[in-house]
Amino acid sequence: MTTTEHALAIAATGLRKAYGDKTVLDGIDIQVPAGTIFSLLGPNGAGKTTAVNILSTLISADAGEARVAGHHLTAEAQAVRAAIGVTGQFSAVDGLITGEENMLLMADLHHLSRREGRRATVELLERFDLVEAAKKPASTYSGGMKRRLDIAMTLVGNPRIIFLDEPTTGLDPRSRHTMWQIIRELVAGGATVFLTTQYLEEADQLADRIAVLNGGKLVAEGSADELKRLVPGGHIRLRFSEPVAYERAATALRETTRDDESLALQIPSDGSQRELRAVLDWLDAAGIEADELSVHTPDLDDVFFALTGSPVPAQPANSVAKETTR
Ligand SMILES: Nc1ncnc2c1ncn2[C@@H]1O[C@H](COP(=O)(O)OP(=O)(O)OP(=O)(O)O)[C@@H](O)[C@H]1O
Repeated sequence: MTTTEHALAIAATGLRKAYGDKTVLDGIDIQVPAGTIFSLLGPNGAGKTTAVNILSTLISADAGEARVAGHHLTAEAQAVRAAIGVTGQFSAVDGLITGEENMLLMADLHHLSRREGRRATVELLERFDLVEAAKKPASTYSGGMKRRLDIAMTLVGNPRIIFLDEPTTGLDPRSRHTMWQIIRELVAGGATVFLTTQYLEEADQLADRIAVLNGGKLVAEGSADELKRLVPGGHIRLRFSEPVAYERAATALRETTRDDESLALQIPSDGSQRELRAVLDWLDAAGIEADELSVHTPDLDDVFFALTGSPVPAQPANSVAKETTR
């Protein structure tokens, strides 16, 4: 194995997959350095699960090449499987048996000895705060507990690369934060995490690198900061209640974008005090009064909107509301 293969936990080029005449992945390249969190971000149906399924050997690609943990995806599928863990959108947890039994079953599947299986079960149940619930049927667990058990089961084989497919979809904010902590700890422990999510905030919080999947292609890739720099989304927004004032401001101010329906104008701005003052001075001088003024600095929502043309999926309830001008 070369040094490069060591450094890259996942290296894929030209992955393609179509179902009938629907192209889901249209030749995507992915490189994930070992020990980092990579997030594949995309709206519903973008093909995130398809990418995970291919990279975890569950389905085969129509074209493309990939190495996972240094092993060739198809020629060395067994070695790939031994190195990875996958937690999918559909839980592997069996509700009829207890959390502990689920773990022991997993240990059996990994051919651990009874002793090793017990040791892993005890350690993981403790780590995921499931000791008290261990002897209860998993069907009685909350959504967050089930998700934690699912990940604990994934870790039984001690995988170096962990695929988490939308691990926090449907969880309440508290469970989401617990899950984020778990993911950070996995990486601190040396694992590589391939995470899919529809939540920008999640990618922003966790990922070293983010790739945005849309229309079968990766439309952007970089750190959260690099992606934010892609869009000049900063602007000052003025809203009027008087159509006359709105029209006067719209004609007089240069470079504005009009929103005739809500009588609002957007003026590109770097968010600096100087620019804000210039706009205010100009309004004063022209005797125009805006009913509302807000300053908007670009965030990942803007990137997502600019790249995919679709609005950002709703964040779960209770997450911090963000000022948005769309
Ligand atoms: N076995 C299949 N047969 C036919 N079409 C499929 C199959 N699996 C997935 N698709 C289609 O491929 C597209 C991508 O699906 P995929 O599950 O990869 O998306 P996703 O980004 O994970 O979305 P979600 O967030 O909804 O899970 C969808 O339009 C889906 O309907």
